[in-house]
Amino acid sequence: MAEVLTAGQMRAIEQAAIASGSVTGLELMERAGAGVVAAIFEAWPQWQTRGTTASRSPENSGQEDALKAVVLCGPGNNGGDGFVIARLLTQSGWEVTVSVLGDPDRLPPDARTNFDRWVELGTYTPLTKNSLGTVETGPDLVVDAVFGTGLARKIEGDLVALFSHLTALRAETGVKCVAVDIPSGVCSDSGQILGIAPRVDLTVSFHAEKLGHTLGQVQDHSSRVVVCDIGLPHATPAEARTRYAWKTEPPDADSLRKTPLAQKYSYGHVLVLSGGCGRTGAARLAARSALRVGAGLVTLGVPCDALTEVACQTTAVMMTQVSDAAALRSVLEDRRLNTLCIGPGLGLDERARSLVETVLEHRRPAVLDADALTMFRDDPKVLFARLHAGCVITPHGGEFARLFPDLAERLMATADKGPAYSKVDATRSAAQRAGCTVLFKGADTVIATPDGQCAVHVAQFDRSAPWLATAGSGDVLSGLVAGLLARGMSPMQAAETAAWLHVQSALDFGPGLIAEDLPEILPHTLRNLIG
Ligand SMILES: NC(=O)C1=CN([C@@H]2O[C@H](COP(=O)(O)OP(=O)(O)OC[C@H]3O[C@@H](n4cnc5c(N)ncnc54)[C@H](OP(=O)(O)O)[C@@H]3O)[C@@H](O)[C@H]2O)[C@@H](O)CC1
Ligand SMILES: [K+]
Repeated sequence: MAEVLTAGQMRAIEQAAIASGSVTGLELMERAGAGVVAAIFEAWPQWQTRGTTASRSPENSGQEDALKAVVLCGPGNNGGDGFVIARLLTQSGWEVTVSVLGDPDRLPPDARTNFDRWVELGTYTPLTKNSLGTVETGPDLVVDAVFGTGLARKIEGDLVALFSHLTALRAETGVKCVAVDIPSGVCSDSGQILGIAPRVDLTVSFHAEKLGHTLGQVQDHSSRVVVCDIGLPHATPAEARTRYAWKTEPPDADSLRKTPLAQKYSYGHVLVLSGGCGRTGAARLAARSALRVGAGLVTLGVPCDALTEVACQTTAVMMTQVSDAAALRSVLEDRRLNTLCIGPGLGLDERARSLVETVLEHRRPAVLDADALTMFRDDPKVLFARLHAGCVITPHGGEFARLFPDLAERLMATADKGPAYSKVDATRSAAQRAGCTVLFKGADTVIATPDGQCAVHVAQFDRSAPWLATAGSGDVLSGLVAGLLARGMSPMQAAETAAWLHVQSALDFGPGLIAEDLPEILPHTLRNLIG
């Protein structure tokens, strides 16, 4: 399980290791700088051979120009990493130019030590908006070591021009840009851009990803993020679960397998409540997805006027008439209906409201989405009072804002101070308030439980699934969560597994995806996972 940290958590881990005497800050900085250089050579292996001292030996002199790097160093320890990188690149035969922001006499001790080591090897200039423009011939590499986890406020002044220049230079000349820890200007706790951040090819972070690498539009600022080990102890899975947020990983295949001797009731029975005539598609999508992900049985609860419409379009999914709350109570006398799914295409009328209230009265595992959330926009507290620990709510941004307007407002506000309020903060607060698991959808889906557990599912970089932004895709996700709850997963496990399968199915299908394709490609996705 890979923990994802805030700046404060990272600092605490470093401090604890230093306090234990197992490592010094200077050693950590050396490992960090060496890790960045190793990652650079791994990303661009052609530089490893060209950059060696051997290639600059007299026999080879004149054959190749030296590789050129510009290292932009900030006033803190991120800058300290930059001095290490400058030294190591120079020792590998690179021609390195260093620019320093602020007065070197005010650098923190470890950064100052590495500054002193650098000035034994090379020169430096004060960092200004022209720090890239003064480079006589174009560099091969620019290292952004201006700010890391200590970014405290908005980027202003000369740095705005410098970072714009860096992004433009990269686009124009193809110069490679590498960010140390995080592109300067990206808040490591929230992924928010405090003013401006340069666009880089590679980000090399240390020990573990920070939340800022997983939240927001991180791929707009960095083409790749790698994490380099600097010898700090990792959390056990139990510690990661209770102390930190973690990154959703592929589900355990065993959790999705079926056993040979089981029968259909071993895998639960989902009831999906549908809206009226002409609006049954969303519930049908959810129902089919619940069945595909392995619920033993799935029944659609349909009002009288929509019975024919649904009957014409379902086969394995069953159907029963649920015109009102009384009918629902009677259907729920069957205790084998162990999971309920309500909201997709449900409508906002009185029937819909009374069905949601009846679902929550019965306190069975339940997924609430779409209209089942929107109908409480004027009185979310009424919903929160009825939700229970067996529920999962799956809002998108708009639905989240209807239920939690104050949290959404904080989240949407333009941040000018770090660490900024994050989607993890908002989802954790929402889960506490709602008293149930909240799956807050997006390219960065955040899932939190009322007791503070929190997972981030990142659909960016190689898991970027833009075709998933299509009508009905959310209904499929609700059905997946419901099917997995019916199979006996906890709300958190069901939500995480569903989020992963949802994106993986979209990736397996590829371009042209529409929501109906998701349950149909799911067997392929499951086969790849289960074998
Ligand atoms: N600790 C360790 O052992 C290890 C740490 N490591 C490395 O250290 C990094 C964290 O170092 P850090 O805590 O010194 O913070 P960092 O990001 O350098 O910035 C702080 C400085 O920036 C300034 N400043 C902030 N925002 C600003 C703005 N908008 N505009 C202008 N100035 C601004 C701020 O000023 P202040 O707020 O104090 O006035 C302060 O001077 C981490 O990302 C990793 O790379 C690795 O070596 C592994 C071992
Ligand atoms: K940086």
